[in-house]
Amino acid sequence: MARKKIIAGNWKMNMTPSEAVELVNTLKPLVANDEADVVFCVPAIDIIPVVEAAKGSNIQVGAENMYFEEKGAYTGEISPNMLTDAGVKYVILGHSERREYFAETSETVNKKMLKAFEHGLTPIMCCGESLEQREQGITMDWIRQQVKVGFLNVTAEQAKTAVIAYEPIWAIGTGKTATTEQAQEVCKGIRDCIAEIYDEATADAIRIQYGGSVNAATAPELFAQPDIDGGLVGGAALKPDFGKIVNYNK
Ligand SMILES: O=C(CO)COP(=O)(O)O
Repeated sequence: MARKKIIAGNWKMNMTPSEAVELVNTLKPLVANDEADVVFCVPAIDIIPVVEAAKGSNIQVGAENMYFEEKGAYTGEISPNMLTDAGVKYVILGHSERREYFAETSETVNKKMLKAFEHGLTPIMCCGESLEQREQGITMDWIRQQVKVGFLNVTAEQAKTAVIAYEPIWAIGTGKTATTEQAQEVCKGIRDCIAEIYDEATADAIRIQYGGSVNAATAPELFAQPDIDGGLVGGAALKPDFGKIVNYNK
């Protein structure tokens, strides 16, 4: 089955609302590509102006996080309903920065995954090893654990629509991209893990991205790999270069 590529920007904690609108206006003409889903995952406060600014373009909007309860006394959190009502389609869950700085665990990521599906949001679930884990030779054990816990009680039908982002922590924001072989090997390992949990049809349908210092120069080779269905892009998503990444195949 031919999987449609999905190329997403993760803006992280960058761009005020007015800067966000300016960036969308700059990127809008550059990111047109019918062959890929193009997603801008933006800070919560930028969502409404970005949805508005992206109207009439192929840009879909995602959030960078979400809480797993419906509503109530959870000061500072954002609910799934708030996201869908604002026009959000995707939500990044379990980014390594959230796991490291905000104590997210695979268990809380799993709760968020289930909530996201319940509300028709497509999760982009992040996983990835530290440099230490890679050197210890436990990369795949660690990632399989993250995937298995993250997908607990997720049905095959839901899993087919999900996105997994493989982001080696040592490659994030370091300018150190994983080699094409390393990225393909782990993305294939993740697909094999999905086949074990579910079946071949689910493994064949789920989209797996690579993330970690992706730029216009590295994107074409990475995205051409059989198990890499696009990218989750940090720093380079804030620049006109993102247009080149999205049009990696042109
Ligand atoms: O964390 C990332 C995307 O979620 C990757 O960030 P960089 O592309 O800046 O390395």
